Amino acid sequence: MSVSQELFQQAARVIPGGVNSPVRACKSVQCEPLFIASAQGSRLTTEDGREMIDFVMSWGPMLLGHNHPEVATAIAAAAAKGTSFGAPCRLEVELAQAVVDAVPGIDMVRMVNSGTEATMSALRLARGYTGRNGVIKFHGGYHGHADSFLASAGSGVATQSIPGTPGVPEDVVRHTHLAHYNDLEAVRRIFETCGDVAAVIVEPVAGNMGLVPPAPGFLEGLRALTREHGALLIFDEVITGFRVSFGGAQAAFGIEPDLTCLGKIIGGGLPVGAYGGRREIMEKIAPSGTVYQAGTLSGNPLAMAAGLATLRLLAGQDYAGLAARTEVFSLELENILRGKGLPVWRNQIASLFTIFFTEMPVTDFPSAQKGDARLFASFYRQMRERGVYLAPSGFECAFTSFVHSEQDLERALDAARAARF
Ligand SMILES: Cc1ncc(COP(=O)(O)O)c(C=O)c1O
Ligand SMILES: N[C@H](C=O)CCC(=O)O
Repeated sequence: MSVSQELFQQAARVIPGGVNSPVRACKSVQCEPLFIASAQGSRLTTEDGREMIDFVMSWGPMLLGHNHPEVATAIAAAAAKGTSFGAPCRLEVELAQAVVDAVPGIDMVRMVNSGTEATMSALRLARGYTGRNGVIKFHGGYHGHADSFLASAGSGVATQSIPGTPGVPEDVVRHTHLAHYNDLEAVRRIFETCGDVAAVIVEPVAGNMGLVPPAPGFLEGLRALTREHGALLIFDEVITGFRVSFGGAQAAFGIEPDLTCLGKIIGGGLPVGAYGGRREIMEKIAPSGTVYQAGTLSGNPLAMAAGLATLRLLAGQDYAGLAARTEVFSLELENILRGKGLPVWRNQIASLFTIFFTEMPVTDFPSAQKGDARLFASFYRQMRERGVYLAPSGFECAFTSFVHSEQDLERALDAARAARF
């Protein structure tokens, strides 16, 4: 038995399902998780001492690679001064300023501890600001695990085909209206039939039904419709923030939302989320306003130091170069799989991509669900056997980073070349 298997058995006795977040369990690809002992750059080392090329990168945060020396030094320097104060500190002001400077739609920002907290708080703020209850979300969109968003959600909810979630009151989800991603008309119809919509929340580039780019005009249409109907537009940039471009998807597409949710990269690998937006809206949050939201560890100095070091390093990076490398790599991967007679559709933006095992264009959740789950599982397992670590679900994206070398990418392509179906 491998060390990972032993640890998983031990974990299953004390942690539900043996994992602290469901997708990690690798259930849908019919294998068990690998336990990771350490990570450096583009590589993970498992508890069994196997080195793997990582295309998950902690689900996005590690755009500079694992254990970047300057980020590690910043965390150590902060830790030497104390790990939590429960009081304001200089680093949180500096990170807030860096976020405000980089993200066009953010005049003010509040730090929290996860992406889930960011989206949950942004929705509460939108409700408090507009005096309405409804929220429009998209099938296959994932915004963390707060009650209002667990309707037709992507990521692990989609992977495990959980239809609705026990524990979420009907009374809560009745305020959640669903439309298909890229379907503006559906959003218009909801606005026409429901006068109570506080906000539309959207991943500006969907990343939790696999990667699905916005169709031309979709984000612009959402911006226009929300304005027309007095609702707020919330961009959930937990994945896309500081990844699709330094200023996020909103800078790349030139659309300013009213509120933006961030996470992952802004914590540099430590637990952080943030939500920000127009000053006039953000000032409604307590203590300047009356919409309550708080956190014992919010603005934690270690997390702020990691995030700040990460953003400072990212500011000088060649995003266009990484996008071009990711395009060439994912295209070659597509060609290799197609050459084996497999049905393949590839979506890619910046350093994000998904290979779907279907020939049909993937533009929304139903088309993503057409992907052949059996083929995906076989692909996943064969890549893993050959040292390539992918997300264990077809409803996730692959992440490249600034430290993936040509050699890493070539080794991953060789693994795909060797796969048999
Ligand atoms: C787009 C998006 N929003 C929100 C979340 C929730 O973030 P967290 O897992 O940090 O709670 C995630 C990831 O899980 C995400 O991908
Ligand atoms: N898709 C999720 C985040 O983006 C995966 C992370 C998780 O749920 O553990």
